[in-house]
Amino acid sequence: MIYTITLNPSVDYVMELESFQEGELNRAKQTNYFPGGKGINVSRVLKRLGANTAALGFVAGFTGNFIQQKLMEEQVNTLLLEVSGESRINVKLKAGDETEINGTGPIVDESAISSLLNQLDSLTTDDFVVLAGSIPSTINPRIYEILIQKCQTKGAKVVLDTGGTVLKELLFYKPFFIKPNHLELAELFGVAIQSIDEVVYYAKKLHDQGIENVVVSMAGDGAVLYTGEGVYLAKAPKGEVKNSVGAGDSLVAGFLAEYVKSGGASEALKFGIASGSATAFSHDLCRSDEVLTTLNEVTIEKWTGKEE
Ligand SMILES: Nc1ncnc2c1ncn2[C@@H]1O[C@H](COP(=O)(O)OP(=O)(O)OP(=O)(O)O)[C@@H](O)[C@H]1O
Ligand SMILES: O=P(O)(O)OC[C@@]1(O)O[C@H](CO)[C@@H](O)[C@@H]1O
Repeated sequence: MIYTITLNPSVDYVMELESFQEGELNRAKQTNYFPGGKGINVSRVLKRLGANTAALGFVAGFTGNFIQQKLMEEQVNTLLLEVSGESRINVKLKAGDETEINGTGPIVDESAISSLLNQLDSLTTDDFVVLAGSIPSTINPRIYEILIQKCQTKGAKVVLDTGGTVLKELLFYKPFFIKPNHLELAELFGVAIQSIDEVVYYAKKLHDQGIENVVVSMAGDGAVLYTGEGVYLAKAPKGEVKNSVGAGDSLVAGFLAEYVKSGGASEALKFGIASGSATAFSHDLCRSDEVLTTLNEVTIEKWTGKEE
């Protein structure tokens, strides 16, 4: 089973506008609501790809009900815990550029945290746990560390998709799979990264620390995978980008869906890129038919130090 943990799920309110004028009344030409939050997105895509998944985390109030209802309609297993307050609304403005305004979220108390930890009692060595997304300010900032320790005690594999100091501190735990984007990778090492060679150089440093699968995503340029199997560069297909929100989460989901089937990291990367790009090319997260079509357009090569 692939569990996802989203500490601060959201309703993603996507507003499409012809143009956006700051300080003026703007009118949207189209609006949409989606259940959101990084782990929730990973579970939604995993479900669409036919993988076994359950979404864990905290929801609250009418927005929390919306999230639960939408996940139920999509038959995504949920073990979401209810807390008081309201789940956040994250506004995604699409007017040429994409601008995001993410809300705050409800207060999560200690008893809710204990309940989440109790849910992890049943983990086994066959399970994966995806920790993705920001930690709300009301939760102990060491929560990911506590969750990772619990998962690893049970022998479950930890997948971590977060950035900043949180990622830096958690490398010590050698997660099974991490997916920083190239900017997060650069921030991690306090450098500017300008070439694929540099991406590979810093991904190797992470792999050498004991992280089995390091995927560095590079938006329209695809991703690099540094793994025991080798180093791979996957090129993303070209297409009209309709929505890049959740593209990274889709990459994580696609990678895991394929990895649990075949155990091959390079095949998993190819599937991950197809999923990320299929999401970028659609309004909502990718569907499995879109992923399969996109898969034919993903090229993957073993990295030898220069592009062939
Ligand atoms: N413009 C694009 N064209 C094609 N594919 C894209 C594009 N943007 C993203 N993707 C796909 O999605 C994957 C993940 O994108 P990205 O590197 O932007 O992740 P991210 O920064 O975690 O994204 P986000 O936080 O927006 O979900 C890429 O590796 C690629 O497969
Ligand atoms: O505020 P966080 O937890 O960093 O990110 C939350 C979020 O922006 O990430 C997802 C896309 O990756 C969206 O569904 C959601 O709104």
